[in-house]
Amino acid sequence: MSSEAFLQVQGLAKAFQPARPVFAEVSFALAKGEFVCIIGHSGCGKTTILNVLAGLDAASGGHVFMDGRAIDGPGLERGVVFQGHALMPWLTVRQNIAFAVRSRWPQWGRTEVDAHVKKFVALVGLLPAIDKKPNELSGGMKQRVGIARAFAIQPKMLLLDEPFGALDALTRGSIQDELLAIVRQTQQTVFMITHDVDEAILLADRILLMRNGADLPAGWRPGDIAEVVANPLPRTRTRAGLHHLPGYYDLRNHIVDFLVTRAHAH
Ligand SMILES: Nc1ncnc2c1ncn2[C@@H]1O[C@H](COP(=O)(O)OP(=O)(O)OP(=O)(O)O)[C@@H](O)[C@H]1O
Repeated sequence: MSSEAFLQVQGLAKAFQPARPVFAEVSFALAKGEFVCIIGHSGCGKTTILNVLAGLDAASGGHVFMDGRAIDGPGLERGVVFQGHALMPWLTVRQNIAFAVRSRWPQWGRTEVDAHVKKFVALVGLLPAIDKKPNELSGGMKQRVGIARAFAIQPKMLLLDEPFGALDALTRGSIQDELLAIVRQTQQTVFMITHDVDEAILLADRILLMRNGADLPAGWRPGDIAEVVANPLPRTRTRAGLHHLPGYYDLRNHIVDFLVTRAHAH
């Protein structure tokens, strides 16, 4: 594994039942500024891996290092966005994000916090709604607030667990475009779970294909990363132009074939 890797995951394992680990021997690395998606069927352990990276869950085996230091708990150097937006319902957009910003920079004054909050609310196009509470916002807008909040603490790494899963296709598309623009602009390192093959092809530099654990005649085989696919499409790709690019269908078919024939034991 490269010594330059920003995130190093080595031999990670998780067992809720000792004899049947969900996954084992999971190793991968992310370079700084790299966008990596993980794809696999329900139950293979994607969220568990992300929770370990977030420091919200402990692995049963293996190690995770970020920037050379072992991850052993949650920290503001990692920003997490889940499918549910997890905003505080009694606070406005401005207050929700300010809360995170103040935890990150407790020494900042009110004006400094507010200017910072506004910058990130503007980035996701929500300035007109900055003083609204979550129940006055659509699902897509709430998800944008979650993204703005994660970016506002300027984490060293973003961890996204199907952040657009609950959105309609149109909203999802426009937020994907926004996310891509912000990530390109800020050179963020991102680890993202998705079930959507096109989303992975649009966003990711590399795609980890994860296999489910399986009961084989020889005994239990834990889940693992079966293959790492490098995205050969140019980084300037856009959602609208994706399917016109040479190589797009080969890549898409390869991932879909994996999900259909190899991700589950037969
Ligand atoms: N706290 C827990 N106790 C026992 N089993 C758990 C616990 N959390 C997760 N599991 C099991 O571990 C496996 C992996 O769960 P995980 O949520 O990581 O999968 P996933 O790949 O993210 O699935 P999905 O795509 O459906 O979100 C599942 O079989 C799940 O039932």
